[in-house]
This record gives sequence, C-alpha cells and structure tokens, in this order.
Amino acid sequence: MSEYLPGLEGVPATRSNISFIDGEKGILAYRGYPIEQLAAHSNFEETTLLLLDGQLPSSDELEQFDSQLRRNRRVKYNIREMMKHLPKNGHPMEMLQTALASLGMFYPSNECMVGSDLCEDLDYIHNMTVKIIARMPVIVTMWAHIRSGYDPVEPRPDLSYAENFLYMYTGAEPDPELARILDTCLILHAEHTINASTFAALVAGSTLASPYGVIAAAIGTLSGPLHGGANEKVVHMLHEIGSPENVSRWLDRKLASKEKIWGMGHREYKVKDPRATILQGLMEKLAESRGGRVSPLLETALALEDAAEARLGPKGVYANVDFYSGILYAEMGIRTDQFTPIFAVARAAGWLAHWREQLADNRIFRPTQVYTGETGREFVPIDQR
Ligand SMILES: CC(=O)SCCNC(=O)CCNC(=O)[C@H](O)C(C)(C)COP(=O)(O)OP(=O)(O)OC[C@H]1O[C@@H](n2cnc3c(N)ncnc32)[C@H](O)[C@@H]1OP(=O)(O)O
Ligand SMILES: O=C([O-])CC(=O)C(=O)O
Repeated sequence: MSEYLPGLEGVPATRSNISFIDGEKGILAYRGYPIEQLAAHSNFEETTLLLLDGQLPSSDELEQFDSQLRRNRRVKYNIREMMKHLPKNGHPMEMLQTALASLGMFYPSNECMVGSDLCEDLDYIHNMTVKIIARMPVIVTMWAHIRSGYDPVEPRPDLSYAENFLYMYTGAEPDPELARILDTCLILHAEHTINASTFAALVAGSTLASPYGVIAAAIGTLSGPLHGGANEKVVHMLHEIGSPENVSRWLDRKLASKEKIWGMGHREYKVKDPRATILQGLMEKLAESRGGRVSPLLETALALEDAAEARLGPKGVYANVDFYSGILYAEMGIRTDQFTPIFAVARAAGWLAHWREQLADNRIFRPTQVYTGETGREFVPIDQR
C-alpha cells in the first residue's frame, strides 16, 4: 500500500499546463508568463482568455470575448428574486454558492453528454464559461444592495470588468485608479495551480457534474479561513492588534498559544508569496496617491510582517496573497465580508480553465484510504446494548 500523506502534501493530483509555482524561489507564472508581467501589462479579461486558451489573444479575439462578457452580465429575474429571500446577514460566500448552484438549473448540462461519457459540446462549455465569468461579479455586487433592502444597480455594458464591478458596488462612476487596482487584484487571484478549491472543482468536474456544480463546490472550498477566507480574517486580526506598538506582545501571545497568524504561511511557498509583494506595492502606491497617508491597517500589517518574519521565517512561513489583499479592499471602501467573494470572482477563471483542461482527458477522482476502524464486530440488538 502506498504511503498516506496528510493533506496530500507533495502528491501530484493532475497534469496541467495552466500555471506554475516555484515555491523556493517565489515564482508564479500563468501559461509561462510571469505574474509580475501580467499584473503590470495585462487586464483581467485578457488574462482570463490566456488561462482558458493557453495563448495571449489577438486584439480581435480579446474584443470578441470581452463583448461576450459584457453582453452576459444580466442575471435572471428568478435569481434576483431568490436572493431577496436569503438571510440578509448571511455570508456573501454562501449567497454566491447558492446563486451559482441555482443558476445551473437554467442551463442543464445533460444534453451535452454525447454518447460517450465525456462532455464534447464545445459550444456549451464555452457559453457556460462566459456566463459564469460574466455573472459572478454581478451577483456579488447585487448582493451588496439587496442585503441592505435596496434594488441592485444595473450592470453597464460600456464598462470594463473591473470598472463595472466598482460601479455596481458603489452606484457611482468608477474611479480609474481604483478600477486599475481592482483589475490587478483580479489578475493576481485568477489562478494558482492545484490549490484546495481548484482541487474541489476538479473532483466535482471528474464526475461530469455541471459547470455550476463544479463552481459551487469550488466556492464552498474557497470560503474556509485556511484558504480564501483568510483575507477577511487578516483584517479582523489587524483590528484586534490595533496599532504597530502592540504587534510584538500580541504575536508572542498568539505564537505561545500555537494560534495561526492569518495571511501567513503556504503549502507551496517557502518564501514571500510573489502576489503579496505586488499587492503590498499597490497598497503603497495608493497611499502615495492619497498624499502619503498610510492607513493604520497597513502600518500594523507592515509591523506584523516584520515581526512574524523574524519568528516564523525559519519555518518558511511568510506573507501569502491574503495578507495584503484585504487591506487594499478595505482602503477601496469594500466591506470585509466581500473580500473572499471578490477572490472567487477572479478564481472562477482558473477553476474553469482547469475544468476544461480536465474534461479533455477525464477520469473520475477516486482515491483510497487507510482504514483505521474496527473489524469483525457482531451486531448487538438495541435492547441488549
Ligand atoms: C489563498 C490561500 O489559500 S493562501 C493561504 C491562506 N491561509 C492562511 O493564511 C491561514 C494561515 N496559514 C495556515 O494555516 C497554513 O500556513 C496553510 C493552511 C496556508 C498551509 O498549511 P500547511 O502547508 O499544512 O502548513 P503546516 O500547518 O504544516 O505548517 C508548517 C509549520 O509552520 C507553522 N505555520 C504555518 N502557517 C502558520 C501561520 N499562519 N501562523 C503560525 N504558524 C504557522 C505551523 O504551525 C507548522 O509549524 P510546526 O512545524 O512547528 O508544527
Ligand atoms: O495555492 C494554494 O494552496 C492557496 C493559494 O495561494 C491560492 O489558491 O491562491
């Protein structure tokens, strides 16, 4: 029997040519392009097409995809109505998972099972990819209004993906600088090899579940605080610390009681996550453009990162992508519980790229276990126990 490795550490679960990580050197590349270049020169729409198709698109290809996304922003009336009946104080990740799973009822995938057990309907796969990517941010921003008892802001087809998100979220004309920052955040969060939520997507996809079932499984998996949910925890943690002077004592106490420092540590990276470095730069640039006003959250975060590096660095524990993203979103006026939904909006690109890659050569995931339970027991009737 093969060795059991908790958390499947180091166990390859698939072959993929979508993204690459060198965790010792802090390298991340999508389809061979370094994340730093994509963050500096691409936009979310283009990066998504790169992830889906494997190549940087021509301007015609990009324009066509972008216009499909813009035309598919409207969310069905029934889904809006359903959202109005969800608990207003429920977590937006649960709302998002519910809405995505419900959308699947309108687009059944059964018709695309052509004779064999593989989904060969490329039009269905493409159309559903567009619908999911186009509608996820719309659902997230609609919820921001619906849960406060207001009508959602209607999407605008003249705005880019990131601009439309900000417009629908605030109801105001999007600030170009904030839109560019959000666009970069979306690029940084779009893909990351076989992380837990992408693995969940692959497991669901391997049963030939519909793309909506696949994305709903991935959203549920991303929501946990050990994964995408950590960005929200980081901001609560920084509020709890309060100010840079408190960092050292706070950290001693947490480490002594073996508690987690949110936004730190990674299964793959043994150095600082390259996405955290880019996000930190964005945060500093935003502060500069606001006359050098550094947010108290950022000041505390910088002090915590320094102190934690000294204590946890020897274990290879450094800031991950979730460490700075929440601070940036908070500075952009986004509510804390919307941070992970924004992550999900971006990661839909990676989830769908992996789902499509796997469909082309699918085999159901069915690992084994090491049984540690009892054997050979005799059933005892209830009145004799
Ligand atoms: C988008 C993302 O998903 S990025 C990750 C977001 N998650 C977080 O930020 C939550 C905090 N971090 C963690 O819980 C972990 O680092 C994970 C879940 C990301 C990775 O977990 P694993 O790969 O299983 O790491 P593991 O738990 O084995 O940690 C190795 C060592 O580093 C320590 N460590 C790892 N992360 C942390 C942390 N955040 N705070 C304190 N110590 C930590 C562990 O206690 C362990 O120490 P030990 O060897 O003395 O027992
Ligand atoms: O790769 C991981 O395990 C977690 C992560 O950083 C991501 O999904 O972006």
